[in-house]
Amino acid sequence: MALISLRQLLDHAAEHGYGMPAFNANNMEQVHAVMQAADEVDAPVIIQASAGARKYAGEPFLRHLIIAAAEQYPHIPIVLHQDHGGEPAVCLSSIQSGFTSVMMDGSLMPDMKTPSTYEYNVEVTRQVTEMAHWLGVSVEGELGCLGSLETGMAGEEDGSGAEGQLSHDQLLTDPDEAADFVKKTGVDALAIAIGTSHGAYKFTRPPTGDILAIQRIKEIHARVPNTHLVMHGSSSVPQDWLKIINEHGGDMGETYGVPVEEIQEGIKHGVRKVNIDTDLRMASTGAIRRFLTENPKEFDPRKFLKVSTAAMKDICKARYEAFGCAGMASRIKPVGLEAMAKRYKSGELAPKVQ
Ligand SMILES: O=C(CO)COP(=O)(O)O
Ligand SMILES: O=C[C@H](O)COP(=O)(O)O
Ligand SMILES: [Zn+2]
Ligand SMILES: [Zn+2]
Repeated sequence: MALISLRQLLDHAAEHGYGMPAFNANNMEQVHAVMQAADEVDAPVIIQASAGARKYAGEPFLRHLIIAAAEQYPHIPIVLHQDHGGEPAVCLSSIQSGFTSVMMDGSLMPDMKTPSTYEYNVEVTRQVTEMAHWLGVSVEGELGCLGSLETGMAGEEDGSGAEGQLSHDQLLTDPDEAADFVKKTGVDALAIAIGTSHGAYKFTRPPTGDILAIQRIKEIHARVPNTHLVMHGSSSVPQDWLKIINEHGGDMGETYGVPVEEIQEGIKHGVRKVNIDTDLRMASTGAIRRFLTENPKEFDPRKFLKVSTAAMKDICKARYEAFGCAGMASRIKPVGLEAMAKRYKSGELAPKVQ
């Protein structure tokens, strides 16, 4: 099966009322985990790569890992999405590399630290969307800055995150502004800020409505009903893996993530893409720490990488099932990017704004 566009997959998700986890991948083990889980439950796949992933693996390696996944699992539709593009040039080079979807994150300046103006965000996102749609490639924009409603700070361990303290206005996407942004840019998907942040340290206590504004999703969805909402920073920070890491030489502090039930609530109200990176990092680290502690004589990396892959796979599978996309892969008939480009040109995919 060829790679498909994010727009095709999320339109299918909206039609059938499910959500899609989008897993970050940097190496073969992560791709294996995401694909093995999808294969077991017949789920479609979104694999996303950040600028950091490209730097880590190298562009050709990253590209060929996905080609390998598509070849080994010909029956699973795969979206190859670029996470947090800091400027239009990054998005265009990903498109050149074969990505079927890009995120233009204009909520921050190209340094990925300084919050931008609304006008700047509209302009760069509009430019990328116009060009990407000529090629049938999908675009995700971001409005509002990810960060904690408890502290006003963005996530710690992340390549993209605002520096300094953010105000409540910056931390919560405004529904009126979202409507205007979608109308002016034509994005297919919109990342919104509702109190989540990147990395493991999201909440100091299990989140309640004052620090995780799930209610906002309904208000935004009502204004832009055919634009797919995206939740970033949506790892659940599994407490069992946190414990295993700390019991085997790790030193992570007390912290809580986004509960799966809250994400399910979001999916009921227009969230279609849920970004998850930290959970796989934690499962991988915990599994490797435990394996090496319990098998001190072992020195074959395949042994500990195998348990790492299995641990990540379990999380992927649980998310596919919880978000309702299990069983959906075989129900998708791939539409090529050229056909998608024609659909954009005809206007049938234009955003509806209320
Ligand atoms: O949003 C993310 C990638 O864009 C990842 O979020 P987590 O750090 O919660 O996994
Ligand atoms: O949003 C960011 C993802 O968690 C990717 O992180 P990264 O930039 O370290 O690859
Ligand atoms: Zn990030
Ligand atoms: Zn993100």
